[in-house]
Amino acid sequence: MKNRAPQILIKVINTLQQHKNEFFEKLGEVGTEAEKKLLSLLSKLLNELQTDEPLLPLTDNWVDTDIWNQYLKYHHSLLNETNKKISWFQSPWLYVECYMYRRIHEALMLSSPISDLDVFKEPKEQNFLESQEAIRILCSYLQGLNKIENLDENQLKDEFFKLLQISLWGNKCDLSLSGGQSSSQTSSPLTVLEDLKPFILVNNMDYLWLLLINRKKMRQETFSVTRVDFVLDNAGFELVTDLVMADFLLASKLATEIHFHGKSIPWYVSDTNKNDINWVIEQLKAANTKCMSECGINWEDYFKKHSWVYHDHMFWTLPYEYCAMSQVAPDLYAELQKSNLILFKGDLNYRKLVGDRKWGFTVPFHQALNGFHPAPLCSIRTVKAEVQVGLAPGQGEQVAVTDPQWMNTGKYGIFQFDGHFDLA
Ligand SMILES: O=P(O)(O)OC[C@@]1(O)O[C@H](CO)[C@@H](O)[C@@H]1O
Ligand SMILES: [Mn+2]
Repeated sequence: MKNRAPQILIKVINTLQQHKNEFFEKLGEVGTEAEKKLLSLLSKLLNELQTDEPLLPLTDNWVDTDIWNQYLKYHHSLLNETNKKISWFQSPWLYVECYMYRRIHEALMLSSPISDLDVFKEPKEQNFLESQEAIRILCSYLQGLNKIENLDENQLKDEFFKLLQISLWGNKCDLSLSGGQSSSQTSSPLTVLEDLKPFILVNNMDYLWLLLINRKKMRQETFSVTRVDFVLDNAGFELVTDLVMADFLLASKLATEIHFHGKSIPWYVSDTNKNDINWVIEQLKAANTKCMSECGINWEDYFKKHSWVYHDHMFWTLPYEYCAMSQVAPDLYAELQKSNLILFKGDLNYRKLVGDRKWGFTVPFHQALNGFHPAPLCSIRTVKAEVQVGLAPGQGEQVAVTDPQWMNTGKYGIFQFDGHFDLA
């Protein structure tokens, strides 16, 4: 919070100042006034953060304002020592970090008529544009797999594992770890996979394969659909790796419908909103490389035909751990229960799956989920925060010896599965 969060806010403030004229050009004097208001609210926020002021209740009037304010009250009620306060550097990291992004949203809500502005649009788009070559390679690889029905089961499994790993390492490209600085994919995402294998600390890819291939085999007799849900993380390169995976799942008939869950407000700099998906699809459609434009056309079509479905829910931008979902957002929990497999992308999702706690490395994942079991699920995450469960005895300690920073860099990854094989 001391280092990265102020950098992120300062970058937003600078970008707004650089684009000053555009607000006037679009909206005249009203635009200039709204931009000034937004800048003053963000500068105030930066000051509160840097001086470790107490967290304040929200004053906007959005769908979740009351929930956030109740959450703050709840944290107050937990304090029984009078010398403590709910503040930026003294309260749980997961909470205050989410709160910062919600305060950015509040600043926007209070700066009508520019409330819809996505202050992170530019770095997200830059991430995509800088990763163009890697994206071209991926799209071309996917198009090359178009004779998927001719692959035997082992070949299909190899391709499935390859695309899963691409989606895992795509999670290295997030813009909050880098303080909002560029973090794109510049090398070929395919050739690096073998070299990266030793860095996968938990590898439950086999479970995912067994679950999906068994369902596919039994679908004719027992099941009519296989639904896979992606709880998305970052836009730009990571999003493309997820969409490529989703395309492959449909084409190989390992799944019959895909549901994506994104954020409804700008979040953790690079997290995906609906607009980001639309923008990526438009960029691909307009590309002058055939493999890319075909991906764009196909993906738009999947959404139109509802074999791909996009959802957002305010729960994803609340500070709650996922074990609270069934209480706080029973509608979302019920939606996820319809899934046959939920893939949780990224580090923030992992922090919310297991909670901001000092878990021992060998605590079973199932236990750390603390009752959150809407359907079989898997975390696909590069490790960037100091929380990790489900390791073999001694494994975490051993990695720490060779690489003391191992939990903060995104160099290591996991496929961590929880669930049973519902084949009856
Ligand atoms: O969820 P993501 O995109 O994989 O990662 C988000 C993230 O970089 O944001 C925070 C930065 O402070 C870290 O907790 C976390 O690692
Ligand atoms: Mn993210």
